[in-house]
Amino acid sequence: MTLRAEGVRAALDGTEVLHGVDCQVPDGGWLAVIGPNGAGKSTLLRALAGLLPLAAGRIALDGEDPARMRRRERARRLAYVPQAPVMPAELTVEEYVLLGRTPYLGPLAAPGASDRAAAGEAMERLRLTGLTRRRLTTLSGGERQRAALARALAQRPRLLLLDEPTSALDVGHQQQVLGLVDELRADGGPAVVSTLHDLTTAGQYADRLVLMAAGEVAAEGPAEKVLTEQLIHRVYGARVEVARDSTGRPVVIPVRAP
Ligand SMILES: Nc1ncnc2c1ncn2[C@@H]1O[C@H](COP(=O)(O)OP(=O)(O)OP(=O)(O)O)[C@@H](O)[C@H]1O
Repeated sequence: MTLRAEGVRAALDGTEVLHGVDCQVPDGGWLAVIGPNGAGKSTLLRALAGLLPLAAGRIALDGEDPARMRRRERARRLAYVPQAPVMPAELTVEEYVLLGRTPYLGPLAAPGASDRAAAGEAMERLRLTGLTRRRLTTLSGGERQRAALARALAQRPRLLLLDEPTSALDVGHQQQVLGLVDELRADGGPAVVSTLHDLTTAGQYADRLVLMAAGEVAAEGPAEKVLTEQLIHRVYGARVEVARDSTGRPVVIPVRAP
């Protein structure tokens, strides 16, 4: 699966928010969308998911515009996990994760053995097996976030669009979830586009970064090129030092003004 967006312009309630954004993700790639609050990251993700009409430009998923796909067809190709997914309160974790199989079910058909297996595998990968019968309302924020991701994985998409997938997770679960996503995509699983606020994390998991500012792309490329003190200062107005971890990847350290 390859994703290509060119010259994407989009408005929300009449206000243009994306002013001509280009980005692409090759088969098996991971693109992290970073940028300050309000830069347009979530809006770009929704556009890539085919959920937002474009004022100009084009988005192609293996050559096809996701906005023109039938819902069911789109849900077989891509899974989109918004920052705050709507979760029907009365459902158990297992019932909710099984909803990820809906695009594969015939009309009125109940999930079959292969659907249960896909949902079971996704719950296992996200370490939710002890929670399968719990109602969604009883979950902690982080457990809910993992349930949303499990539902997306049960969909077996070719493209995974994740809006701040680890915002509610502690550092251990962050590494576990991002490591899992990375394993899946390296293993012939979905290509990934994720927004991430944590710049170090973005650079450690994604192979390319797109830095957005005020609805435009301010920089694009591998972490070493995008995560520089000058760029981060210019775009975020933040003082940072960029160090290297033992593998040579950039580590962004916010520093207090003297
Ligand atoms: N309905 C709307 N009408 C006009 N402007 C909107 C509307 N919804 C959002 N916006 C604006 O669009 C811009 C982009 O919002 P978006 O949610 O894509 O930003 P973001 O980069 O994901 O931000 P954050 O990091 O805070 O989540 C923001 O300035 C926001 O205020």
